[in-house]
Amino acid sequence: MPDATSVTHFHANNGTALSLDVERRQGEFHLQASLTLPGKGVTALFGASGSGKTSLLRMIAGLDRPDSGTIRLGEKTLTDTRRGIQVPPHRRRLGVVFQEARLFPHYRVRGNLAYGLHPSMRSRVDAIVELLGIGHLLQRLPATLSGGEARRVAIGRALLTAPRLLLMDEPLTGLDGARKQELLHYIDQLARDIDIPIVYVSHDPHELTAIADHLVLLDQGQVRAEGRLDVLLNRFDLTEHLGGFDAASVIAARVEMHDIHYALTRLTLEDGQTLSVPRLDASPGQRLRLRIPVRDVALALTEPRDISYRNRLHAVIQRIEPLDGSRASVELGLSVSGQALRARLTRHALDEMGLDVGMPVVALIRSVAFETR
Ligand SMILES: Nc1ncnc2c1ncn2[C@@H]1O[C@H](COP(=O)(O)OP(=O)(O)OP(=O)(O)O)[C@@H](O)[C@H]1O
Repeated sequence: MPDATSVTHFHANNGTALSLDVERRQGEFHLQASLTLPGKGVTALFGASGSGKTSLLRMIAGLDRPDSGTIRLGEKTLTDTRRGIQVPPHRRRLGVVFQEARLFPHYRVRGNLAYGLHPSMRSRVDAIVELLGIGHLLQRLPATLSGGEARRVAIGRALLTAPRLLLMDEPLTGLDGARKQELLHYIDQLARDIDIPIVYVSHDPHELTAIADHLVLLDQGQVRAEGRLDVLLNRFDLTEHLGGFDAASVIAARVEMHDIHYALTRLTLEDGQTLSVPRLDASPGQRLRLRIPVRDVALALTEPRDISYRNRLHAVIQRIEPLDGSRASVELGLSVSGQALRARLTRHALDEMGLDVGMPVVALIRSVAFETR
């Protein structure tokens, strides 16, 4: 029986980038997008409700046709309106997972997984079942599954068709907090263990920081920005679109050790600085992604002694800009261990502390959320 790690080796997809240049009108709505998405990792299509995420996904999947344009996956042309090419959805070699699982109700989980099973994936079934944690569900009918379980089965079914790209349209919608977190964990694991790029539609900034490597920000049918997640999260002009008040930075760290006495886990950054967080279920050496809300970062000029914030990071101020729409606050871009961290202060505090670009400061961090990656 293959183990879960063997999943890593299937279906090498290196360099299979999706490129598209499409235009489509839907009533009053006009979508225009020109993009090349990376051939690996998770790309989030992100934007407010009605920005065109699902419309774009449907065109990639071949469920809708652009008024004009092209869509290519690697060397293969999926759509070319000028040449009259429109490969039908089932011949695109794409796996699609919708908001609802859409399993076949009369087939057991095993039957659902077998449906569309690609011969090249036969030897991989066990590994994918294990990766998604659905082994104990194989004899069950879809009606008896929880929402999260059903979606894991739907993801498994999509993967077993040997897709060259996996499309997910808000797969966490309607799940409660714990199940959302659980499914997010499985998807994250999947993204690391398989070599199939994922395009992930979401309007939730938390999902985005948890899972995406690359981001396409849609705004009223247009691509407002596109690039690496950490780079875009650090763009102040996009704050309004990327969480607003809930905007956050993402920082990479590694688990160093667990402190059993205080039930804490110690994490290290690249330059040796450390952070302590409530005990995590992660092994020493494991890499994590930390989500640090902008409003939870305070600054001091020196290490304060009489304050309860345990997490202090030495940083250097890289830029200071007014916060859009606020006369009272400013945004600061800091460099911490070669990574970007944002903070938000009142102008009053900025002036009183005499903060300026190039100055070293201590960033005091009130709360940190963790994503295992
Ligand atoms: N068949 C249609 N006819 C007319 N307008 C449509 C049609 N389908 C979608 N629209 C409009 O296109 C716009 C984009 O819709 P789309 O579903 O792509 O947005 P979205 O970003 O996925 O939103 P959400 O996050 O709410 O799912 C919306 O204004 C929607 O009302």
